[in-house]
Amino acid sequence: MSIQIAPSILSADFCNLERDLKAISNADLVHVDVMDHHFVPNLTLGEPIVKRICEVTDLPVDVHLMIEDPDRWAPEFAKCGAQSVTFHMGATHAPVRLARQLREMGVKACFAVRPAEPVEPLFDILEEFDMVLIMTVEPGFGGQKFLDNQMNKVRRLRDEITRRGLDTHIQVDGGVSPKTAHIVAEAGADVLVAGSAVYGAENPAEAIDQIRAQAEAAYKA
Ligand SMILES: O=C(CO)[C@H](O)[C@H](O)COP(=O)(O)O
Ligand SMILES: [Fe+2]
Repeated sequence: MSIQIAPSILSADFCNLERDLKAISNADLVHVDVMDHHFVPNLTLGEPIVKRICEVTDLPVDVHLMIEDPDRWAPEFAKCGAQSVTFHMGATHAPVRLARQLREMGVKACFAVRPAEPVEPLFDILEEFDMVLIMTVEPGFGGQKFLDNQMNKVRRLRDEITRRGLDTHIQVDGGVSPKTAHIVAEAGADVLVAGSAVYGAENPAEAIDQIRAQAEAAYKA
């Protein structure tokens, strides 16, 4: 598996989204954070904007749902043209049914766990998912400090994936930058989300290259 960099447009300029999507053309994915003022104390965007992002960008779109009732809403985001849809395990009622529904729609199914949520209870349903997102901040806002105490969780998940010969991706999200990229990659994460480190940089494309270089040097494929 190779490293993938997914800039989060949470830190982009929402009045200049098309320009800011072009600025990250050397990335692998566009990460779109959907927040609903209920699951997290922030509100971002919904289906009409996700649909336009999918139409405008050449990159695959990775939707991160931080919303209540993903069982009801995740398929609507899949219809927008996303490549992958991630929902929070703590918000869903029937994760296996939802994952199967997303895959039947041709979309990669992914689940996320918050920093205080364990991943081990979910090992039995790993095959149902294409990617697991280990949050490295409490979800809700960009620009928070990276939680390195999540790295043992990433390591245990990587060991389990390797032991069973699965090809599940491990994504990390929150506080990822050129300074922390080697830490997450060394632990076994292969999809790195970065918002403020990319869009807060003078040159977003250079920041992506730096994060990628640091991660690739540390990742044991
Ligand atoms: O899901 C998120 C927050 O809940 C964002 O994707 C994440 O915070 C990215 O921002 P940054 O890289 O600035 O931490
Ligand atoms: Fe996110």
